[in-house]
Amino acid sequence: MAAITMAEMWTTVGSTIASFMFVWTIISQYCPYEVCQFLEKSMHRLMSFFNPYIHVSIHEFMGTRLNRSEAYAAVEAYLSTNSAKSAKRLKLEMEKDSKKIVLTMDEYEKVTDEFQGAEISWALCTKSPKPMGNGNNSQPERRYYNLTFHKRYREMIAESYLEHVMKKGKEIRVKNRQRKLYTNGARDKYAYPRQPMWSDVPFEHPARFESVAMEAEKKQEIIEDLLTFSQSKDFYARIGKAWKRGYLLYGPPGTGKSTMIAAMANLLNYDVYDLELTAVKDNTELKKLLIEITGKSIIVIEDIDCSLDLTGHRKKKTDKETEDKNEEEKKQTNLKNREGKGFSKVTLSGLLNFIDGLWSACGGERIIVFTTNYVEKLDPALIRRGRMDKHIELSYCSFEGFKVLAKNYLLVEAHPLFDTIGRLMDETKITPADVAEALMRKSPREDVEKSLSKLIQALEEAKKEAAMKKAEEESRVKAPAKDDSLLQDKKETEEPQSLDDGAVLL
Ligand SMILES: Nc1ncnc2c1ncn2[C@@H]1O[C@H](COP(=O)(O)OP(=O)(O)OP(=O)(O)O)[C@@H](O)[C@H]1O
Ligand SMILES: [Mg+2]
Repeated sequence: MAAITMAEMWTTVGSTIASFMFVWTIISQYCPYEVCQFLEKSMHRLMSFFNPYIHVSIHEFMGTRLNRSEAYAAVEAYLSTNSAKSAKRLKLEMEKDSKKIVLTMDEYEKVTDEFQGAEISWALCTKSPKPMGNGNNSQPERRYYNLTFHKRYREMIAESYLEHVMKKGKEIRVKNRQRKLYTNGARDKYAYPRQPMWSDVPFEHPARFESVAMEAEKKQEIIEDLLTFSQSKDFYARIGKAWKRGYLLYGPPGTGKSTMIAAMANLLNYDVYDLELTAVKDNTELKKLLIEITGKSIIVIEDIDCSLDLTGHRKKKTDKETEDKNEEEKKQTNLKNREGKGFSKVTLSGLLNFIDGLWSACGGERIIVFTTNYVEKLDPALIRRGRMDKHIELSYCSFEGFKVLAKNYLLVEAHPLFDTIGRLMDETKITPADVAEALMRKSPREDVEKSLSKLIQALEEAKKEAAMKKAEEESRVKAPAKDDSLLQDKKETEEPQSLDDGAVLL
């Protein structure tokens, strides 16, 4: 009896809904758009009077269809993890600039979320656009997320849940995005329509800190410094400092400066802006470039010592020789600039402003990296703490560094030849680039022993070369000394003569 009653009840409910839908379809087909809207709104008002649930909608586009709402994108990313688990109809999407495919819930699907004991439900809805005057309705439907929760959670949702969704969603988006390597050197300034200040390619450098050859302690210190910086938004705001940090990487060629920049970008998930200073016309253009740099980025100026003549005006001219040398260097730099992308008028003060002037605070979360082979050539103002906060020296390969490379290249952590290599490394200098080259397999048949022997050979050659250089240097130093002693002998033989002369005179 009860079962029949239930069946009857469901039939009644079903037929009521069906007739309501039928009436609504008739109304929406024959009534003018404005009347439908009015009826819909009135129905909403009536229902919300009895309904204890609150609805929040987040639209995909606000106003124009040009800019997708950041909030909508964040919700979409946030829900992608949830929807993949619980929604039954999913959509596979690959956003522009995203390196991953994302599964999001399809239209009219619902997923639930839980936060601080509250049950929250999300649905993806669509809305037909207002028809055009001529009855033509070519505009696509507008999508929006509908968030529903009980009114007793109103405060908690407004104060913490929405912030949590935005934060997590943005984090997922940052993680999924295709990072970019930007350059200002490839722009055709005379092209029409005007090209953007920066051109980009996907950033796909595979360098990681684990594969950088350097002392473990030093490496750990750099990693911690970078991670602390990236998590210190509130700290920088509290101390009233722009959220940026400067790193100066210096050392001989082939010691891993560029590799480290790539490892930094991969660790922090940042974009890289490779700034070619010689291609920047003047300080104004430098400022324009700065404005277009987004947050979460590393701005790199490689070989800063030979980018521009940034030191010339400040150096004291001590003697004729240094003056001539400076002049020669200046000429070389100017020549390079002209040969390159035009004669740059960027000045030292322009660059200092770029690093920490008022404009440098736009965007936030930026790291500026300078690299150089000759740190002593740089103007002290350019690299003082506060501008270049951390100075990192990348030097010749240590035995510890070699072990990192051996583990990477040959997958070995110990070998009888390691002792010989360690001894030779104490006796001579070799760059990590040279070690890496020696350890590189030249054929699939090459085994560990052969690669290590190649390295021993390279080390012995480097040792021999260093000894020859030293001997040459010593003979050069000795030669003038020998000349001096000859002069001295001559003087000594001449002096008694003058004395004699004097004696004669007296
Ligand atoms: N510390 C290192 N750890 C791991 N690999 C390294 C290291 N240094 C150099 N290498 C290897 O040597 C190659 C050249 O290194 P990199 O370009 O980073 O040197 P650099 O210091 O930037 O040189 P330059 O001053 O000439 O620009 C890299 O591709 C990498 O394979
Ligand atoms: Mg380099």
